[in-house]
Amino acid sequence: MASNVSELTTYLAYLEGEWKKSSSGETIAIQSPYLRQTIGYVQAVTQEEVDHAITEAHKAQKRWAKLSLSERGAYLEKWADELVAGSEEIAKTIMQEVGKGFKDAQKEVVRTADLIRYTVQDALHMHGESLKGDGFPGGDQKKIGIVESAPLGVVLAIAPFNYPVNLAASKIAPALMMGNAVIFKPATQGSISGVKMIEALDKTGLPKGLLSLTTGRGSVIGDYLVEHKGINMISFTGGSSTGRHLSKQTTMIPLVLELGGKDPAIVCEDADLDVAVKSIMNGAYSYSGQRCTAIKRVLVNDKIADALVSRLKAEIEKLTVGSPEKDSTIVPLIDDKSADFVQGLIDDALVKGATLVTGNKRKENLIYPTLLDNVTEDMDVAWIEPFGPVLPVIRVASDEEAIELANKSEFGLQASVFSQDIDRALAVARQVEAGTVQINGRTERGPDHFPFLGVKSSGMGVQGIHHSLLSMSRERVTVLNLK
Ligand SMILES: NC(=O)c1ccc[n+]([C@@H]2O[C@H](COP(=O)([O-])OP(=O)(O)OC[C@H]3O[C@@H](n4cnc5c(N)ncnc54)[C@H](O)[C@@H]3O)[C@@H](O)[C@H]2O)c1
Repeated sequence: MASNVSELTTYLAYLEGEWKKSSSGETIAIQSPYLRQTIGYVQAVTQEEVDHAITEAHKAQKRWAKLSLSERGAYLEKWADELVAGSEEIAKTIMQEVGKGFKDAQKEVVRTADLIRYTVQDALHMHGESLKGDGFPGGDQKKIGIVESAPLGVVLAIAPFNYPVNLAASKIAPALMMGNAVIFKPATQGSISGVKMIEALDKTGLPKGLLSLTTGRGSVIGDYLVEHKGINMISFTGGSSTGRHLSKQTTMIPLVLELGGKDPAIVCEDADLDVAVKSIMNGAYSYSGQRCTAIKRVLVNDKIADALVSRLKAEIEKLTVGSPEKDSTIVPLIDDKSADFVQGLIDDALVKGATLVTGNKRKENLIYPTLLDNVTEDMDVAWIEPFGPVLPVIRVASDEEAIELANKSEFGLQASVFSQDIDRALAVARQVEAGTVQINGRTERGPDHFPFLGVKSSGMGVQGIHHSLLSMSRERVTVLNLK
């Protein structure tokens, strides 16, 4: 999958169902992390264009909500088909724009089509309920409550760079299915992928105005969108500091936040090391660790720590390092700033006495896979999310110490527990403060119909197909008072 970026395209914004140049006359250059050059330009949308898009979205939403679930679902099914048909081109864009291996990028597109189809089916099978008035002391049989779901209005979907298609569609599809309109704000690096996925949606003949794609400078439209009175719900995935900022900017609207993590792998002394090593390797290093649910620290029992570390070292040294075009596991990080940040965490740990097992090599924004042993609590890498291929190993004396360290983190997205004693694993899992704990497996978001949530600084609210549908709708209660 070789790249040819000799012809640079200026992509248009999708505003009120039309592909348009922004009146700002400005564009934003999109840099490829591994080609280290501009691969295209996107529109810098203005605040006035945001206002107009939101006004039109409200009008379109009222008409859209009147369509039947099956009618709405038909558009989304067609979107899934278009994504699969265009998967090669979209995957190539993801690869170039965010530096993800081509095969993984293509998997992301196909997984997204599956997610959209499942979203349609789940919504079709959601039922309301009726309540009997006499179910409460003194209640009247003639009172019957009908509980249905109703849309919220205009949903603002904000996606991060690392899964630019999947984490956008996992907001857009449930929002549309429940009868909402959508304003979609992609990450800057991720905007061209966003354009491509919305081109696929546009091909379905989606009613004009129902969805607008607002690419632009965070400083000009970020807060403006978030604080806009016309936005009725925000679904955000991104970093914890951005998420915290958003939660301060908004008032009285539902907010779902999926944020950063510092997922621990707790390796008990009776763990099956084959399983633990395989899971930690996949969990920590795929896409250079640029995954919210990457394993970001290992808490291993002293008794097996030497064995685990030497096996991890052997596996790390087999990892492919280089270009996403060659499907390397380790690829250049999203930008130089991110690589500097990861390097800073490695340097801090080494100065404070961590043992370098392997790695700590760098070429521009390509950081080689790094394993640090004997990491202690005074080191930043013990607590901070690197979003890069560096894994700290912290040795512990007991399960209790592992649980204490796991819970000392400000984050609580996922965790893994490795033990061959299921009672022990379950006992540990139930004490870890995280949205999801994986027993004898790697931390990961999928399958997409499982609830997905972070606690503490890792998020607010729940995603996963069914829960996303619920979060993008509200109850509408109608009470029949019979004669
Ligand atoms: N929990 C999850 O589901 C999940 C999934 C993927 C990524 N993440 C997290 O995302 C982070 C990496 O992604 P990123 O670097 O794109 O995150 P980021 O927080 O920098 O950006 C996320 C999105 O927010 C937008 N944004 C930034 N400032 C804004 C503002 N003031 N108003 C409105 N929008 C604004 C960005 O343009 C982007 O679209 C990591 O911390 C990772 O753990 C979490």
